[in-house]
Amino acid sequence: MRSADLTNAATFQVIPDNLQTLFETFDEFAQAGVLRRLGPALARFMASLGMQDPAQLLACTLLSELEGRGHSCLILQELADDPCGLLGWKSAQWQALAELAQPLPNGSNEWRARLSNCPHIWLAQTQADQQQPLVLDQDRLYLRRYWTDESNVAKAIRARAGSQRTVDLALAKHWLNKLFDSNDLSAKSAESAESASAPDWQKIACAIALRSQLSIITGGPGTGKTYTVARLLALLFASAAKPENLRIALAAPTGKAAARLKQAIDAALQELSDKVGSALPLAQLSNRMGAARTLHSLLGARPDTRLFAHHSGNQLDLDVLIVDEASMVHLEMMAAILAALPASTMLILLGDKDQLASVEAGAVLGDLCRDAEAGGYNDQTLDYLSSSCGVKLPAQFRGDAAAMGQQTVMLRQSRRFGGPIGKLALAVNSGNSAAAVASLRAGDSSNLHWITQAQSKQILELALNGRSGAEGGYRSYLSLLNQQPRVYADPASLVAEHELWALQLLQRFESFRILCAVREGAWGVAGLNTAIELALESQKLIKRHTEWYIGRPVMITRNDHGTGVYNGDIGICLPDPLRADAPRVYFLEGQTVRSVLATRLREVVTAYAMTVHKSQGSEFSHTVLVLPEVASPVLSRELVYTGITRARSNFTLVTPVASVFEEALKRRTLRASGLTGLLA
Ligand SMILES: Nc1ncnc2c1ncn2[C@@H]1O[C@H](COP(=O)(O)OP(=O)(O)OP(=O)(O)O)[C@@H](O)[C@H]1O
Repeated sequence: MRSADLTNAATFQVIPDNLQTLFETFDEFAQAGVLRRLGPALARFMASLGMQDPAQLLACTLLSELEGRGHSCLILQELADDPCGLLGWKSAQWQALAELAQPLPNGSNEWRARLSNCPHIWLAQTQADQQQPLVLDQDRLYLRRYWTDESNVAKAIRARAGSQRTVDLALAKHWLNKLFDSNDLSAKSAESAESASAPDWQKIACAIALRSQLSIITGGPGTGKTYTVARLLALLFASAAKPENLRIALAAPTGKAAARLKQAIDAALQELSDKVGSALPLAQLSNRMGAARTLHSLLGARPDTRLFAHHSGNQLDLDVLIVDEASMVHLEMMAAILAALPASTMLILLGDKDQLASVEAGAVLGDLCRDAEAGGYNDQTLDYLSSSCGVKLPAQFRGDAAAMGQQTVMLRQSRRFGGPIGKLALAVNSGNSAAAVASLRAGDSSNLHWITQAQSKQILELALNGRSGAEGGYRSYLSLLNQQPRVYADPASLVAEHELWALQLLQRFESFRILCAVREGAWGVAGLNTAIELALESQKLIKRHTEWYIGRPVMITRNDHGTGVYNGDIGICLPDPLRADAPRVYFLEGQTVRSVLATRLREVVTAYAMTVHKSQGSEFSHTVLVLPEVASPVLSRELVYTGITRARSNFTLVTPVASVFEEALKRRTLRASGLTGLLA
């Protein structure tokens, strides 16, 4: 059901008198921003179908609210036990609605019984399905669309994870030993004795991936997910009957992540090619893969519809699909990918399970990786690992994880992310706020810095000049902006020189970024972008005579297939070298640029500062994370972890009130879903 359907339906209903006050209060909550508007609209739609029980209508409104916050469903036990905790509301707010919906069910069984009474809610598995708009599955209430997606994802995952590919064990062992040469490994990374004796999870991940049509390689930043998957591709290439026919696609949720994946895989294959020499023609493999694509483009997104060109009736023609940054793949997209893949296609998901999930409903990677940390490998997996790559796993990783757990491998050693930033990320990820605070306060580290009682002028100084010991700020970008490229009489040379300048500008801009936890307020994206623009203007670093001023960095906020720009793409507004009055926005495309007429871009925002959510899939040399003055439900451990792990060399934390950092670490972003239960 779409929001437009709901709004239209809402126009025609007649609300009975006894429910008027309840609906007025819903509307007041929506006006105050406590509820999103779609919640009351869904309740009105259900009332128009004949739902009259205030408790049922309240559940509908809350379901819509929670789905807007990324949950796939409303868990009745949570609603019954702690409605304020579930919604992040004050007790008075809950009481105001609860009183109008009296008598409220007492406990989750009563809630279930009350909802079961409604003919517009389908009791999954126990009744004939009449395509009702809502579904009650055990103690989870869903909008039909999410229930369908979740059930389909669970079914497809179970089938794929349980599938068996024939593996030539001797061949696999030969190549795995060649590709993961242990001498080479210890030479390259200055490992401690402990990590040198740890299982080679990268080798294990390749072996595991080889035996089924689905596998997950998860790990924090720099743990070698791309390094591993490049070796897996080499292994598949080496073991294919006709390697020249292998159809491989690389994809990621955003254009930037896709470009990074392709670059990293090409670099890893190149390095590997030097190592294995003529035994494997890896350059051929690299050429065959083509460019990495966004998932939207791979599936054939079409304007003005959620439907894709590729689906269960018109599947993709692929042998292997690698999806990077899988933590950003939401439930609906995962369902679409799985539907569009033939059963014979091997799907490999790469991502960091601890990162923020996408804004949309579902935290699929997190759900699928439930057993990743513990391992939980059963005897069959242990035997397989021993015969395919000679690895004997320590007892602590043995167990009886479900089929998906047997196909999931967590990489545990970061290769480029040690040092103070790595330690901080580890402490934050484990919720150890004392260790996190200690590493932030550790002193004059140039890698890490914390401005505890920040004032707005400090953030403007960072935005302009970075800080001592940590390059950054936009000054170097702006100084290159003010050095116009050389002018040529010949148009081709003029354009080439201009594009080179645009490329260098984009690369400089990408080396520094201010990330915010929230959108609104002085410490949110909107407030900071305005303040930074004013500061740059007052220093005469930019001239803002129009919306499309030269040097304006923008982020696309909605996919637009017409212009080929996608949500999250970052571009810079520059003059057209051939028509000074028609500014264009330039976007990075691998090692080149492409541009779109600025006036054709409808959904954009200025991007000196951006949300942590939108920064996923990107890394910056120097990352500044700005937390707001007061803690809110969006401020969580996962958000802080995601922000920190965007930093390659330098990280600066900015908090107007220091305690907000520790409060954020106490809060987890847990998303309600039935997926883990369905996969158990
Ligand atoms: N076993 C290894 N031996 C030597 N170097 C390695 C090994 N594994 C990874 N590396 C190196 O560590 C760096 C990080 O690896 P890689 O980019 O594959 O990590 P990642 O997990 O994909 O990172 P990201 O966080 O960007 O997704 C690369 O330079 C890679 O070549």
